[in-house]
Amino acid sequence: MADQYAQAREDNRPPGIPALRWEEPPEGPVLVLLDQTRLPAQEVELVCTDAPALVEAIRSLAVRGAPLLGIAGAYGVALAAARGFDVDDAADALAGARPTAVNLSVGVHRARSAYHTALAETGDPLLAAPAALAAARQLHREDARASARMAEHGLALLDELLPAGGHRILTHCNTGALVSGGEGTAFAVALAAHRAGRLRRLWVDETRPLLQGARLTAYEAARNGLAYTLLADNAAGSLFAAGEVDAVLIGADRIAADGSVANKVGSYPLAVLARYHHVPFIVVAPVTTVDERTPDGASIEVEQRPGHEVTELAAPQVPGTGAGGGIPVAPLGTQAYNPAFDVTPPELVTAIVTEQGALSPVTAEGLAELCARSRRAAEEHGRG
Ligand SMILES: CSC[C@H]1O[C@H](OP(=O)(O)O)[C@H](O)[C@@H]1O
Repeated sequence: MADQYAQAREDNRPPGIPALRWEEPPEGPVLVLLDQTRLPAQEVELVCTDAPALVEAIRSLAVRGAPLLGIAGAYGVALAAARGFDVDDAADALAGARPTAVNLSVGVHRARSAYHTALAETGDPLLAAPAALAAARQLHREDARASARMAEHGLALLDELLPAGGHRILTHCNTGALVSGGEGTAFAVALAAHRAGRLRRLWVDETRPLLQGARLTAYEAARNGLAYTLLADNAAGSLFAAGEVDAVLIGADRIAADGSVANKVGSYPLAVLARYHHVPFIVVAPVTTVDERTPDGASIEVEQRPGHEVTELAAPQVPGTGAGGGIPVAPLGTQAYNPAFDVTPPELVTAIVTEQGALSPVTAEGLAELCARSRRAAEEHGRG
């Protein structure tokens, strides 16, 4: 397989790669996804023509990451509407594809509501279909703008909290352009620091078991020319102990009303390490990730994923012999505990950075005000 970094450099392609795009070929509209399960070795596109195909892509993490799941879910509703499928069946299937990232159901709801409003006005499903697409496109644009604002607010916070000079940032999982309509959440802050000449090192947790850090964050860091170093998740503690981490930057999949943060499994131990070593633990997420209807961390449904993701290594180029198609690393029949996320309590979170600014300390009252501010801004821009 050609080295896609070398190819990208030869092609002088921009570092950002579209994680998804809507296209309207003669045979009908499609949603084109960059299959993230094949990265970094292969840049393969998936063409979805209906909601079931997109549901499978979401479940397999071919498309992933909270903000992008919301955008994909909205486009999935638009795809069903445009192709004359049952919109409510499609919306229900998409919203239920993965339970933890609240953005998915938010995005699906946005497009479904727009469709039904237009259907009530027109009485014709095909005349109502463009409204769902318009809602998906607006969410896509809003997320790109939110990503840029989070990068600004996040870098300003790092500069406020940390000594002048280069910042050494540790990040977990993947939070770049592959999870966003723009350049991402936490990774977008690291990218902004890099462009400002203030990123001394990006420590990249490999993020077992699906290796989003090794496969995706390293891929995005390489394409953007960041100074990055990959590490096994269990090596993070020794970096803190050596004083090599100035701040932790992570994303979020759902933030409860009390400020509890659900994020990729392995985030909570980093929060404990950061507190013990007096290192800022910063969550970067758009306001769409805050779920005021979920009161606290115990109320967040944490997705439990198949055991084979732990007992086997998945390498698409090397088909394995395991039941999950991977290369077994544990005895056949080994049971595995595989929660996709964990929950960090608000008292361990130094700040939550959103497009509306940084919230610190993290309190229920502060979050409520942040959400109210976001609603007011949306109303002022004509999206109530
Ligand atoms: C900022 S959204 C990215 C978020 O989503 C990841 O989960 P997954 O790879 O399972 O979609 C992880 O929690 C990231 O922080």
